[in-house]
Amino acid sequence: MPAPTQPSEIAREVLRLFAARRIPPTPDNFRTLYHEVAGTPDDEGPFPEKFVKALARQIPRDTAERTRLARQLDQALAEGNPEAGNQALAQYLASFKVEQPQAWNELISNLLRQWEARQIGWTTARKRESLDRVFTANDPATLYARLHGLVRSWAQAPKDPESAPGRDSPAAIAPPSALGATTTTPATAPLTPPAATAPDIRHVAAGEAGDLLTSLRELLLLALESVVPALLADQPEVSRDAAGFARAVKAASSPDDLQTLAIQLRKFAYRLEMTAGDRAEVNAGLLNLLRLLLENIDQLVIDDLWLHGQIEVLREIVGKPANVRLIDDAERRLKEVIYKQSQLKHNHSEAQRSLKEMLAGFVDHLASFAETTSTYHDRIGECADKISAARDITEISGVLGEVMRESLAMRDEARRSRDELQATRERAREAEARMNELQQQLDETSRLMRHDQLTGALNRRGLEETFDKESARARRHGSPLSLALLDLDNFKQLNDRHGHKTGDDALIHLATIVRQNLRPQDTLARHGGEEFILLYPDTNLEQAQTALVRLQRELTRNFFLADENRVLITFSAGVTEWNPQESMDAVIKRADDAMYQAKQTGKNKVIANPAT
Ligand SMILES: Nc1nc2c(ncn2[C@@H]2O[C@H](COP(=O)(O)OP(=O)(O)OP(=O)(O)O)[C@@H](O)[C@H]2O)c(=O)[nH]1
Repeated sequence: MPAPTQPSEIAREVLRLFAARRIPPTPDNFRTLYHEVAGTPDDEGPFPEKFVKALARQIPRDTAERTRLARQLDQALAEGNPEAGNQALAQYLASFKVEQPQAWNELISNLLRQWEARQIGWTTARKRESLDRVFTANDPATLYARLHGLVRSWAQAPKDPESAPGRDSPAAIAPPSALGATTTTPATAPLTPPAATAPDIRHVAAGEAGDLLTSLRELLLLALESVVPALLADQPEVSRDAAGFARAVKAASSPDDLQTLAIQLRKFAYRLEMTAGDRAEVNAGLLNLLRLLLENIDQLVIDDLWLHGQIEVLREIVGKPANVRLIDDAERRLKEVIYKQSQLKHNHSEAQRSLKEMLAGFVDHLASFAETTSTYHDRIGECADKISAARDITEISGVLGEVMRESLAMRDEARRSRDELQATRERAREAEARMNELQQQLDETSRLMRHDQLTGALNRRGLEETFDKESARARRHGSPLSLALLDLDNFKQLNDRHGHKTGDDALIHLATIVRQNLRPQDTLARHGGEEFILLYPDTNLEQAQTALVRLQRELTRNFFLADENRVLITFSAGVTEWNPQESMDAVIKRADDAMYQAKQTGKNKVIANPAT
């Protein structure tokens, strides 16, 4: 075969060589191979801009992902940013990575492992249904690819140690399709229609091909008419096109019609993939903006511990993958931060204004007093001269009269000054009282906020709001909701031995460890003192108890440092499951009874108290 000469041919040959020689597709390797194929010298610097620019024009943009990465490369080159250019090129090349085919034995052992594991949204029934679909493949390569894809989607689903296998939670996220088609929707999209209306492919696979086509057509219509508009509500033209395709699918009656439609649908799927990619970029960009904003606020806040704590928690929240509950929490916390910021600013400028007024008054006063005093001294000096020069008593008595007048004026001035100083002091006292009052109002407002200032956990008010929401959700879905009450063991002793500040740090430590081990939908609230409440949605009593025991183990593993000494912190907990119609106080009371029992029977225990 003649050596390629066109840049695009060279680029394709290089990509072929990557696969053939099993060379990692990095920008450097690409460059070396490119020059090898082209027979040209590799004599440019560390970022061969000319070469990369020529390359960017030639590389294939045959999938949405590659088009996106190639666009990033174009942008980096246009901005003259070699670092971003290198990164985009590396990611682009990584899309050609040759994956070693997995051995069947490894795949089956993975399958068994993932079958046993519990993942959010993958009940045993759903897993079985997906497997049945995969088994409809009629050649080993397709079967391998589909099975591999299915096992990987199980492995990538968030793990849910709390949900019992087989429990079919209506709130669970439906699994992505395992039929081998390109999935263009985000992983969280509820693709599976309600069981009552979904065609059952298992039976279809065993039945007539015509039935299978009918079922597939129904599924396609469902995707075009319901799923696409629901996912892309902000893109009306895409929804319109989807509706048009749905009409064409209904009207298609011959294999030729279907073939034409299939080509158009493939293009449409590609467009959806691009839209989803753009949207993911916008989301990531917005999150970045929020991160920047938080850093900025943190630098503006000088000495308010509460604000620093809240901002830290917010950063933690936006650092995790987005989820509706977390975003809700972030929004509330941000509102609280903004409110408290504005209050503090108000207090600050009020204090500054009062202080300025008082200082200005004081300086004016000092100036006029000094002036009066010096005039008085001058006059008295003049009088003394007159007395020395007086020749008779009549002259002296005239001067004495003058001295008297001046002295009386001076006395009046001194009195006035004293009164004015007293009034200023009074005003200062009033300003101070007003500031104290404002501070009290601020404290009261903080109390009304949703988060505890020390630990960042929800406070009573926040817990009430969350409980109302979660219990309503549990009632709607018929799903379980568990509540636990935690109380640190021997906390008084810790305070007495190491001081109150260390006690506070221990509470912060506990809250941090708990937060690190909670699922995003779980809630931590401070119940006062050294007591905390945990709310576990979609979790039954047994599962909540297991989660608490795991938490105990984590706390034992992560020592608390008091004065640089490792201190083992433990807690006793009572846990119970919410009974629909029951108030929050009633369920807390039941958890409290169990916690009390844990304390009475040796502490460092979790006791479950089933609802009666
Ligand atoms: N440092 C600190 N101590 C607190 C706080 N709130 C409550 N406490 C203290 O927590 C201690 C609780 O003491 P106890 O109710 O006797 O409980 P305990 O020592 O943990 O004993 P058991 O619960 O039986 O294990 C008291 O000394 C309170 O003063 C707080 O916010 N910070």
